Amino acid sequence: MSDKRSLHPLADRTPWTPVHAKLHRTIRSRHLFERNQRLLVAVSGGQDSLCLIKILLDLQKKWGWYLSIVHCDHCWRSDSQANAKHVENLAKNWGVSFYIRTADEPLKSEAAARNWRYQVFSAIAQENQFHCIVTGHTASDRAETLLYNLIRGTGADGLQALTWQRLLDNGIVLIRPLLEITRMQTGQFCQDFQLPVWEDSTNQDLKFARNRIRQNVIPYLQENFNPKVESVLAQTAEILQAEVEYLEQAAVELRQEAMVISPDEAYSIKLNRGVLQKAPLALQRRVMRQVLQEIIQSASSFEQIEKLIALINAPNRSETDPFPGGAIAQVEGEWIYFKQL
Ligand SMILES: Nc1ncnc2c1ncn2[C@@H]1O[C@H](COP(=O)(O)OP(=O)(O)OP(=O)(O)O)[C@@H](O)[C@H]1O
Repeated sequence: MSDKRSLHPLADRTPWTPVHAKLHRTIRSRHLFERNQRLLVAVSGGQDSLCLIKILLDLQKKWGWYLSIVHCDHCWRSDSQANAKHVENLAKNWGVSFYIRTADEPLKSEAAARNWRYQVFSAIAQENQFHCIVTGHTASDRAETLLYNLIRGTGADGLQALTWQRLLDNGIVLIRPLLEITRMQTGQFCQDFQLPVWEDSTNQDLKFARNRIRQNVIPYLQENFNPKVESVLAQTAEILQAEVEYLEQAAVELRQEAMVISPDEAYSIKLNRGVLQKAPLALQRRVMRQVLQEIIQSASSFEQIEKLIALINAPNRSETDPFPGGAIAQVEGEWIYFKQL
């Protein structure tokens, strides 16, 4: 056990570690939770979510929270049932109510598993009046997501990588309180408190891109470039998050100024070129992306946005190729019209 711990009145006779202190500071300074809330904590059984639930349990009395645990059995590992039972036993020992859902059939991909998992969390939270769903994502997850998105090709929006809070469709908030704590710290914490971590064998499988980043890329960067690479990447994500929020809001305002919607006309959406010409390129691109998203109903590519940007200063009658779904954009004097072919 680390000698840094001491007793702290907040933790009600539980040893108080620097990780407790950091999380407690984060919760207060970022206003992540309020007193007396009902929190549904997603526990996989891995070191991050065990560290999370242990600290929340230690702080529970002081904050007056009602805590429950949810676990999803994706059925894609031979030990997934044993994993679920393990988490259930922990919940029982801690006297915490436990929700489990088992996939009807093994889910095909990581993405499918994640979608299903969030649907489950969301439905259970809604049915049982939880205010928030809490997950154990760490600074290390944030750094890996940022790197992964950077390599795949993404704008600043993809680099903000895992936000502290996300509002789900049904109005329930997803909260990630461990974003300033690294995996190394959660591992040490679990060792200190002898928390029985369930090792997920698929975490070692290098066929998953995320695992290659975690096992190969990050250690290489730590060794050859910066031992604190995880924390600095996580901080970059944090800075970008605020910048993206600011830019996106400015783009919404610019779009409102530039866009006219007239449902009765053949060209129902038009953008005023004069308004856009005065704006910086960063906002022009965001406006075009927002408009295109509405028109093609899916994420747009860099090339598609650049074609629209070119129209802001293009000669009269210039037009783009058709976008998916058949719409084109065409210049007519002061306006860019979006027209369905
Ligand atoms: N099977 C599970 N049951 C309950 N909670 C889970 C499960 N898997 C993951 N979680 C929750 O999600 C957090 C992140 O887990 P992990 O990093 O494995 O997921 P991810 O797929 O990379 O993240 P994301 O879900 O945001 O894409 C965990 O700390 C835990 O809170």
